[in-house]
Amino acid sequence: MDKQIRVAVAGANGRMGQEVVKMLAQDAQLIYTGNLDTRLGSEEINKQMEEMKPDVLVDFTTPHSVYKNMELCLAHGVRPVVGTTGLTPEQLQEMTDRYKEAGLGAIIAPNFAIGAILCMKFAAMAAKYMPHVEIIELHHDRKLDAPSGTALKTAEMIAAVRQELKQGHPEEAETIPGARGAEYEGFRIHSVRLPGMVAHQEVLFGSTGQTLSIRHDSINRESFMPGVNLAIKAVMSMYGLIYGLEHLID
Ligand SMILES: NC(=O)C1=CN([C@@H]2O[C@H](COP(=O)(O)OP(=O)(O)OC[C@H]3O[C@@H](n4cnc5c(N)ncnc54)[C@H](O)[C@@H]3O)[C@@H](O)[C@H]2O)C=CC1
Ligand SMILES: O=C(O)C1=N[C@H](C(=O)O)C[C@H](O)C1
Repeated sequence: MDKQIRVAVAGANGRMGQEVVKMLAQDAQLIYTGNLDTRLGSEEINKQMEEMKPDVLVDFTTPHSVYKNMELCLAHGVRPVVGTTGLTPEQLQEMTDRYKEAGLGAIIAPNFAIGAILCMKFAAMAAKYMPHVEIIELHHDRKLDAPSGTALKTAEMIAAVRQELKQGHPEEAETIPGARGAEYEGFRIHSVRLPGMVAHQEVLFGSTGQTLSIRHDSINRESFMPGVNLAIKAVMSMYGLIYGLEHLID
């Protein structure tokens, strides 16, 4: 067996955290060291770090906590695997620079499900040929951030290849503000929140006489676990930060 990896989880009692703890228990290479609660005072956090001695911190907390948790990892030389969404582009850039400087591995993945990664890649492929596009992301109604991290990453990948153009009628107007969704680089992102949903995304393209829909559905949170497992193992031999699981599987 490869060297064992000690893994702490921030947010272990949450929806994703509970699934991560189950996944860790099924892999003999991964040792679950406990729930790290970074809302505690710094003395208590240092004590927890001392006791757990994690190699990796898996973070599924809140958009509000994740920046501080990444700083904490830097201070303790712990490699973060971050699923929490909501870091701003400026915070992401800052962390990329700081982890590079520290030579410490780190992974931030807005989505760990392989189908979602493929959805993003296929959408980027299609956008090159069909630049009229809108993203609809649909999630459970306990989600804090909108649009989803996955939709933002998809939009970034589309924008990188898409010919810029103004979509819709030049004189279109919203009779109810927000009806056309959020604008990102000239195209729209729509966020749906409903009980009964987990995590879903549809990328719709339109062209003369034809449409194309690329859709991904996570029907449970187990769908993210092979990606989290892969990231924990990969981060151990990395230097610096990567943003997106696609960089690990290409
Ligand atoms: N990258 C991916 O594949 C996925 C990412 N997510 C993201 O993961 C995050 C968590 O999602 P859920 O598990 O659904 O949320 P949740 O609300 O069920 O769980 C969050 C947990 O974190 C705890 N928490 C909050 N601040 C903390 C801190 N500073 N230290 C330790 N624990 C803290 C809360 O008490 C709660 O138990 C969200 O940002 C969500 O968007 C969710 C699913 C997949
Ligand atoms: O909050 C969620 O549930 C999810 N969050 C991530 C996101 O914002 O994209 C990943 C997945 O969509 C589930």
